[in-house]
Amino acid sequence: MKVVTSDEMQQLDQKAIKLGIPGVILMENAGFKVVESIQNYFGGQLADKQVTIVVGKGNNGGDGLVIARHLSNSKVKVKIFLTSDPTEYSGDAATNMRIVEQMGIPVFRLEDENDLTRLNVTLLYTDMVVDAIFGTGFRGSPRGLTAQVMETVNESGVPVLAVDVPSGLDASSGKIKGVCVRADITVTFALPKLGLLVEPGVGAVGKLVVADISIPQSLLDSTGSRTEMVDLDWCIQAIPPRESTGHKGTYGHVLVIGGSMGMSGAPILAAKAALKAGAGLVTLAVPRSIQQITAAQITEILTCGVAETASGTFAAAEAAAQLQPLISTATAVVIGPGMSQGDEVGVFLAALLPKIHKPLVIDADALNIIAGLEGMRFLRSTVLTPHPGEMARLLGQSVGQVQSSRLEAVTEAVKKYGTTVLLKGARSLTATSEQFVYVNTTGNPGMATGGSGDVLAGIIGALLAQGLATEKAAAAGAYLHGLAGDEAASVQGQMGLVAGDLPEMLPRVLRRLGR
Ligand SMILES: NC(=O)C1=CN([C@@H]2O[C@H](COP(=O)(O)OP(=O)(O)OC[C@H]3O[C@@H](n4cnc5c(N)ncnc54)[C@H](O)[C@@H]3O)[C@@H](O)[C@H]2O)[C@@H](O)CC1
Ligand SMILES: [K+]
Repeated sequence: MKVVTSDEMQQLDQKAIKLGIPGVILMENAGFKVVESIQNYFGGQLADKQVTIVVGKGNNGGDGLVIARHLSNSKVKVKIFLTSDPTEYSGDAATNMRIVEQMGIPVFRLEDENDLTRLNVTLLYTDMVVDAIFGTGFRGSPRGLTAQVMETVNESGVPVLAVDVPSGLDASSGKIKGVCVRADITVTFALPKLGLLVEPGVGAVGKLVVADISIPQSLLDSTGSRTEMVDLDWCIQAIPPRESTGHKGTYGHVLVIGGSMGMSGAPILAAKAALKAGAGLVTLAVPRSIQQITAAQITEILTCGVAETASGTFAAAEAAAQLQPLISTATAVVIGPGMSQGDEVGVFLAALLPKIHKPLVIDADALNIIAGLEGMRFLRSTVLTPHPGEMARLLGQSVGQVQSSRLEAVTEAVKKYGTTVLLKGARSLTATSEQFVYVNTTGNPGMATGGSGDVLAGIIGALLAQGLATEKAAAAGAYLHGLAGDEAASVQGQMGLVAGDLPEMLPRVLRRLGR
């Protein structure tokens, strides 16, 4: 599903209106879809619920007024609080204001601080607040009484449903300047807005529902947006079904290069994940002294012990030379998990990387090493998979800087390294040198556990080995990885989730895709 900015969405609204769908119908559909979500929230029982709707003067407020009408028809006790004078309403919002007034739904104008008391008292008896103050037309920061109204809503503890966008959030960038409504549910219209998916905005959204308001699909497809929200359908398109005549050679050979004394688990997790994500063959190359342990862990993989240093890490030139034949028979390579970062590992990596001309995933310690090397550029068939800490080292920034501007960080890394980069974390972002961005929506906090990233690297390696282009392998890999985590969490909860659970869940997840 495409992801749009406020301007792109407003253009789509205008195109739909030009096509002959009146704005007031789009508004009606929008309001109706929100009412559906409210009904679901209350388990189908709307009668006698108390809903407070806070309404701004734009079309987002107009949606709020439509919601008020339909809820009132369903015997909900509705109260409307306006942040602007009724005379300021225009167009479709004004039309709905007249209807609401004629229907006799209580409307209260918030004019000064004393009126906040009235809102506060109402909220004591409210089952849900509907936030219809600002939508995609919002710019800058909320001020004065409106900002206070938003704070009052946040402090009330009442569940909040945001109409289209939580008010105060810049729907294009996800930036929050000042106060922002904290929603439990956001029902956004037609297409997801970028600001709802990236930090810090994503934290204010709650559960995201994307509602069809009857803008024709052909129009939605015509948007020039290069940002995509990865969902199940997208993955089904990206990952081809297995051919009836396929054999293990058809699905590629993944070579995982990693591990060091005391860190044999990471490459094992990557190798297991590669197998479970459908690679035909997996070979694991590790420093010699941990070969035995790794071989004992998975029966289906080939292992290779490589020259090592006294401390059990890859031994510079000798190890790089030994790996050459394995690289030439591999279809895709994953390098980094558990490799550690000594000086000699750095020399090893610097010698090896320029010789890998296969689709490649660079992860974990390998990323920390390349962060210290000057002028590194990679082939387009390479995927870098940093977590925020690794990204901070790659860009010479703090983790805080990366996390506050994740989109900017991932696109900067693409420019710096010339290839596809996947920034991990809640809502992983994959960016490409063609300026496409893929936003992931699967996964849960239970996956913040050691080894989780190694599993992701293995999955991406397997998808590359099966012939997916880097951006599809990275974005679909992040989706499958998150879905495996969601599956694991639904079985056993989030707290006890460990990385080893994730590869085990992959076959079920792939089955959901019909694979
Ligand atoms: N035809 C359409 O365009 C449709 C629009 N829809 C709704 O309309 C919304 C967009 O409507 P609008 O473009 O009217 O914009 P909004 O309703 O988001 O609000 C814009 C209003 O707030 C004011 N404003 C902006 N930033 C402000 C700030 N920092 N402080 C104080 N006031 C500020 C603007 O001057 C304007 O009056 C969407 O989010 C969606 O909810 C839906 O009804 C579907 C159809
Ligand atoms: K809103």
